[in-house]
Amino acid sequence: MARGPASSLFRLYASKKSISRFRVLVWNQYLSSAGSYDRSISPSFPFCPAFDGPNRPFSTSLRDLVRLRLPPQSPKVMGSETLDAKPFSTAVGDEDEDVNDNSAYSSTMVESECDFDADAGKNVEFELEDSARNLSNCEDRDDDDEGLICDSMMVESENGDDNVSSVKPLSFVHVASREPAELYRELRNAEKGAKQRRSDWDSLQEIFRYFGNSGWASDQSLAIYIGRSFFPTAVHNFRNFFFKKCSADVARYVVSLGPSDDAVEFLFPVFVEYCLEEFPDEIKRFRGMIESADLTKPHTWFPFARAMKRKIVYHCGPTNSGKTYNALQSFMEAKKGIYCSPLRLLAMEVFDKVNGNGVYCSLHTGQEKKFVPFSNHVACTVEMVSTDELYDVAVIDEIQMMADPYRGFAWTRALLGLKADEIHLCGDPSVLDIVRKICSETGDELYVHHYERFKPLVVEAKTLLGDLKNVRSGDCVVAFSRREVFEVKIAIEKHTNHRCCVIYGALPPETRRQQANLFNDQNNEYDVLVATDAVGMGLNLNIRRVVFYGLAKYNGDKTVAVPASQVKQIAGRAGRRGSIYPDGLTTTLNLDDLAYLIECLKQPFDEVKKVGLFPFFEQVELFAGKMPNVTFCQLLEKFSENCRLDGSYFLCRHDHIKKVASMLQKVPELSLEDRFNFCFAPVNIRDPKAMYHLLRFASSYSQNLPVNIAMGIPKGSARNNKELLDLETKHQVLSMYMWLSHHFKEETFPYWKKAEAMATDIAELLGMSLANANWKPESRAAESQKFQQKRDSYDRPRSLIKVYEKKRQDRSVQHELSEKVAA
Ligand SMILES: Nc1ncnc2c1ncn2[C@@H]1O[C@H](COP(=O)(O)OP(=O)(O)OP(=O)(O)O)[C@@H](O)[C@H]1O
Repeated sequence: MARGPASSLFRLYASKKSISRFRVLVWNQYLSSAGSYDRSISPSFPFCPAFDGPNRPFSTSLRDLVRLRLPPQSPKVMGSETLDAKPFSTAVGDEDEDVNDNSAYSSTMVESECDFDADAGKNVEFELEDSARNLSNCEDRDDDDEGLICDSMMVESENGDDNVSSVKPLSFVHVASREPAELYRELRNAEKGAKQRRSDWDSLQEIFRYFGNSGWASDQSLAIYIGRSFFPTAVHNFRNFFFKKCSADVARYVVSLGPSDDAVEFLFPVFVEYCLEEFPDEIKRFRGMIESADLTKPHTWFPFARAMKRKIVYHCGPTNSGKTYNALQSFMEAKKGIYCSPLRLLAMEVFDKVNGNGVYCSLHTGQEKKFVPFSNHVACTVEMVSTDELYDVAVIDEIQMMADPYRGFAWTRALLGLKADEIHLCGDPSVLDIVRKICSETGDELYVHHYERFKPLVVEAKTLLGDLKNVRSGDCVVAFSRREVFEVKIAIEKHTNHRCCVIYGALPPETRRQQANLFNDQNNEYDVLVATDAVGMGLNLNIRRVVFYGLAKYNGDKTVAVPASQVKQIAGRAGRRGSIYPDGLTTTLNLDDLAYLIECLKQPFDEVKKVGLFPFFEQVELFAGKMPNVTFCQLLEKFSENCRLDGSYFLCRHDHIKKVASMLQKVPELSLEDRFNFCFAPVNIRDPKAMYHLLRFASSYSQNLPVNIAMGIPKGSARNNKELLDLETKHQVLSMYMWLSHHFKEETFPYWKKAEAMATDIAELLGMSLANANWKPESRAAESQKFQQKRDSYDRPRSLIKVYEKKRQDRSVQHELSEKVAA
């Protein structure tokens, strides 16, 4: 992968042998190519997440001569009229720069350009204030830091008149034009620093404080492996060193710059020299840590896949356009194939469908391994993909999920690592460009097939006019919370003759399928589906019309408008080729939401700039070797702080993993690998019961005891919301047990068969419970209270559009007013 100039800077800085000038040259090169700091560059240079400091380099090339002037406003240092300030570095590449642009300084600069000698600056005379200065009494100062400095540094009093020989005008090589390495050597070799006036001393204090707070300096320091946590200590020591050793001319120059970005830029290269010499161990340690957290060039992690010339076929289009159908044709025709699904449910669907077509196919998900004898095909969830096996054809469904903040890494891994001659990607166009980029890195051939919906999706402008009585047979009403799903179901069943099936995320795949089948079957009374966004993927449904109950959802923090891509995906479920409703319709419950729905459907797919990555266990293990004595949770935090990524990748969010990791701190006996695996177990971190069971499983495991399920199953279906929730939790715990049994040695989780049977029973009970569910989810007092609190802050926006329009109107009124005022 092409890396920006910043990363070459990184490499150069990494070597202590590189001489300062060379480094400065590279830096200048980087800047001249960038023009100025470009925030968009920073992602490719992970150590510089944002250049929020000075917008100049620390090194001055010829183009920067202008900036090396002594500030004319400075009363303390007055430069001679023909100030030939020279940079301390010469960037040959900058010779073409048009320095005459700056009229105020053009004449001096033209001259300095002609006379420029890289190795020596010109003498510059400065007039210094002529009053004699006295040493101040250090004991006057009550500040601790200052006291520390007073030990090593002479302070002149502003108005004192004795103790100090009067300072004579100095004639010196201009400080700004000196090589940082040379300047540093001079400071280091000085026996002691010059006496300073109190005001200068105060200014220097301020300047170093400014330096220590500079995000820019802290970011740049990472390039020499001075970590963010060590940076303040390094600055503190550097400051003490500077005060101890600094000569009068250097101090004056720094003071003349004041607490400013200019001062930071000037001091930074000297600071670099100081750090390289003073902190070799710290640098080595941090460097080792950084190198072990290197997630750059992920395509090189799969050398076998790289040795192949793979053909990538991108089936690109909206929902219900035949992408998966076509990819599956190639899959079934292959001698050996793998289908990678985003959901267990979809893997099961494909497993059934492919076997139904007479092609033996096994099923492999986190929770189950169904091996079909003689099968050369496998349908799996994307996390379970094997990058060791060789395949003729692989299908990766919903490829746009590469950009998913939590799970994206699984798709990225599958795309980069699959050893298949032909890989079919199915998805919307949002990741097409980034896939193209990845293919250019991997050397794979990319073919793109574009698709259109079989039948266009039609928006019904009438809406349901806010009344659920207008629901019709074949409708799928989409709400964005489990509570709303039940509210809608109860309302429809109470006020109409329709019966509702329900689908939401917490239901096991088996139950979702059972509900989908109930809905698809035309020979029963269940003709309406009420679902959350879980309906967007993986189910073959006969939906005539998708009705949005609302278009806002609570994201755990606040209520937000449902993103356009999600609205499109869900609305696209309406109408399906081969079903009884081939034409798709969509609308909203309330007229107010209609405009937002139309706006979403019209919006093109956003182009994804980055896709997810997450380290393998081996990478985390390597990193752990550099970070002894930290908890696993801290280890993950440190890893995400320090990992390096190329510009096309982001580190997937792992808050849920950290939450599990911090709970598992209670089980100290777990090895790092076991801990890592336990953290990936599918658990709802907001469900304390499920978390409790995970902790119990982990502690039994750590004691080498066979892990018990230790859970009973209710005899009948749920009679209220509490019992329904209990069934859902129980199924999740069993599913977790099954997952663990497939990820750890089988003998440690010996009851997986029992767990499987129990899970099947519970899924059935859940199906029966849902068929009869006519209770309000609010029946549980505590739950109702919780929801009430949420409700206060969570008012389902009846009209997002109205809100927008009102804002727009307000703005235009304001605009008119301001125009009137201006007139
Ligand atoms: N050539 C075809 N012949 C018969 N049926 C087809 C054909 N292409 C697609 N279908 C049917 O159309 C429906 C939608 O196709 P498919 O699932 O491949 O669409 P998709 O673009 O992958 O949509 P989604 O992303 O929603 O899965 C399926 O039921 C599929 O069986």
